[in-house]
Amino acid sequence: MLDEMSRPLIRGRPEGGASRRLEASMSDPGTPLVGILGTGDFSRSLARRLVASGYQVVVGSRTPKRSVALFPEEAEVTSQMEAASQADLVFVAVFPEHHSTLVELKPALAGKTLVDVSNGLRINLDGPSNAERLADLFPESFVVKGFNTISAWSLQMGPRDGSRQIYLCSDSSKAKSSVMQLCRRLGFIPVDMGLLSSSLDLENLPLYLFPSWRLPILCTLCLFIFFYLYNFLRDVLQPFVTTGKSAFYKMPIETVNVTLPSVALVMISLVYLPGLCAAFLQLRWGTKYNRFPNWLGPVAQQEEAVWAVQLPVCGSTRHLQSVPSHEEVCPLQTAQHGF
Ligand SMILES: NC(=O)C1=CN([C@@H]2O[C@H](COP(=O)(O)OP(=O)(O)OC[C@H]3O[C@@H](n4cnc5c(N)ncnc54)[C@H](OP(=O)(O)O)[C@@H]3O)[C@@H](O)[C@H]2O)C=CC1
Ligand SMILES: [Cu+2]
Repeated sequence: MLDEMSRPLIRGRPEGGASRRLEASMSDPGTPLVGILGTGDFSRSLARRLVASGYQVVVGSRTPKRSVALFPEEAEVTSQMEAASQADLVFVAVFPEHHSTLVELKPALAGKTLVDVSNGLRINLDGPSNAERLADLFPESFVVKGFNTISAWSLQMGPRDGSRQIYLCSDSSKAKSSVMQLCRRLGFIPVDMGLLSSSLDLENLPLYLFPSWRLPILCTLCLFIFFYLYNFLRDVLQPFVTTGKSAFYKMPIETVNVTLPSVALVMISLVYLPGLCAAFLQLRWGTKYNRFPNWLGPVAQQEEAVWAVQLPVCGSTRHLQSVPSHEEVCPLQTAQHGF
């Protein structure tokens, strides 16, 4: 305690006038210093979030003098070398094309955790991933892939609804768990995706536009055609054939208008149907203690995602897949939940 009191509130500037550090006096002394290389959009948002969560932040820039104004007061903006040597956990918020310009930091980064947040510009199926290339560049550091599926915007605004999960992977479980802990402290839900070889998938993830939307779109299209034909036969063709009345003017607007709500209704009931089937199976077969059949697997996973949102306190995303009891999966004591 005395130690804490005797520490100066503002530490001296290391070199030049550009760097400033306001000792994060509110943060507990065990809080690690987090480094960020790069001063772009991602770096700025991350720095804000880290500072808001009580971390000490040191940012490494090629031009610290110019970048210092972009960061919150509490963050120190300094040279890349200085930042790399101070922090044990360093985010590489630099485009992958420029990773190689960081090699001179190799000795300073040895034995430390490097978080690669980069994304590719196009889908890369053959590898190696940016993270694997970074790991090759820095063989003595522990590379963790993650945060690439989170936009700078949602980092800055704080985790909300859909964008709470942060996918992470690494070959070092120690480095990975330290980044997971950081995620939790920032209010996100870390999702362990395994070894660094999964990084290719993680980097491709943001590049897929509406993944798994093909089937729903196809369903919608088929339903539209079906209902349109039905309405056409009923309201246009049938009156024409039986009474000779021409109602073809209805085709572009009226028939379409009658068709669309039918399609929407059927689509929304299709969305809920698998959940109902799952509930029925659960009642009938007691799937609380059995796995869902494979064809219902994706549904169970969707439900799982819903649960992760509903139970943000414990951060557990494994509530429904094999349906163990809450106590079995949850790392928290029941009293910590507040429900
Ligand atoms: N923006 C976003 O929403 C997201 C970004 N990402 C990833 O984060 C990384 C950074 O993105 P973002 O912050 O948007 O990019 P920016 O272009 O805004 O920033 C990149 C930063 O890299 C630094 N840098 C270091 N070396 C070089 C170099 N040789 N040439 C150019 N710049 C260099 C620069 O900082 P300085 O000049 O101070 O050295 C620059 O500010 C990327 O890999 C991106 O894929 C991931 C998820 C979301
Ligand atoms: Cu729980």
